[in-house]
Amino acid sequence: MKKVLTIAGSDSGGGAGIQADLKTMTVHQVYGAAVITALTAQNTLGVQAVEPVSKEFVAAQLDSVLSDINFAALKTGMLAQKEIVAVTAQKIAEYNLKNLVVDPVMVATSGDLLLEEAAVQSYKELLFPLADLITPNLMEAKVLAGIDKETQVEAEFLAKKLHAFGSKYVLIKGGHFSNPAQQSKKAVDLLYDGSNFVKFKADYIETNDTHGTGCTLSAAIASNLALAYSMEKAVEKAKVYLTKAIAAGEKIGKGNSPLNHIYQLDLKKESRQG
Ligand SMILES: Nc1ncnc2c1ncn2[C@@H]1O[C@H](COP(=O)(O)OP(=O)(O)O)[C@@H](O)[C@H]1O
Ligand SMILES: Cc1ncc(COP(=O)(O)O)c(N)n1
Repeated sequence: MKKVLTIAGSDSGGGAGIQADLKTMTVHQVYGAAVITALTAQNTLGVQAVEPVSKEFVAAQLDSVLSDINFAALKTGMLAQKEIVAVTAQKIAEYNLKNLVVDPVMVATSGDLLLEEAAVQSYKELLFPLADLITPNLMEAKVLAGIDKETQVEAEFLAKKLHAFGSKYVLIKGGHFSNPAQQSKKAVDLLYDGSNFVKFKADYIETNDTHGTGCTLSAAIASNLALAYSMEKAVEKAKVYLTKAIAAGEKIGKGNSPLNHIYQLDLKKESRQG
């Protein structure tokens, strides 16, 4: 079995962070391990508190798993602080890890801040040069490119700017656009490898129940890379997985419900009820 590592924060509500990553990996039939960078007291309504893990303890977890298990791919999610970004980059380089997907998590869907501002520079200098893929959403891409959040810019422009920080690929997520001819909205992600652009389009689902979409997408891409798919195929398959998991969502909690990973499993209906 292929092994995949997530280095990310814990979402006590189970919808995002390492919980979403491990569910996604399991459904992809890869073995998931998790190094926790921060605890969040979180539910579907928002993030009530954050407790970052010390950089020494993040390093200890990384040494434990990396000295023992051979990972075919890995992803980073919420890294919370610049010291955690730095130690993560240091260990990834030290152990010469391949197939790295960096999801530069800054803000939760609920609007709560998950990364200190001082860490943005560390991402660009230390982690992006090691990454096969970085997966910012539009807002994160603007922050990383040093562009005001209110400024309208093309995803292509952002992709080029971010590619200069040294990752092999950049995926700008979540440009939503309407196609007047078809009266349908599409959720579009743009992949750039330094010379070519590829667009991944899926139906935009009218819902606020999208807690964990970014985590799920990057975990699915890392799983697909571990399974030896090309980057393009890994993103394409991950997008299909994600869209189905949003569409199959059930109401969980009082706020923005998480995605449904279980529907993908071929289980008897009885075992899913209740
Ligand atoms: N309502 C939706 N319907 C379909 N796809 C969506 C929807 N919302 C987000 N996505 C997709 O989920 C992924 C994560 O995008 P986004 O929500 O922008 O990132 P993040 O979770 O990091 O903020 C992208 O592939 C995006 O196109
Ligand atoms: C621990 C943790 N990590 C990441 C996210 C972002 O999740 P989303 O995909 O909803 O933006 C989150 N809410 N909590």
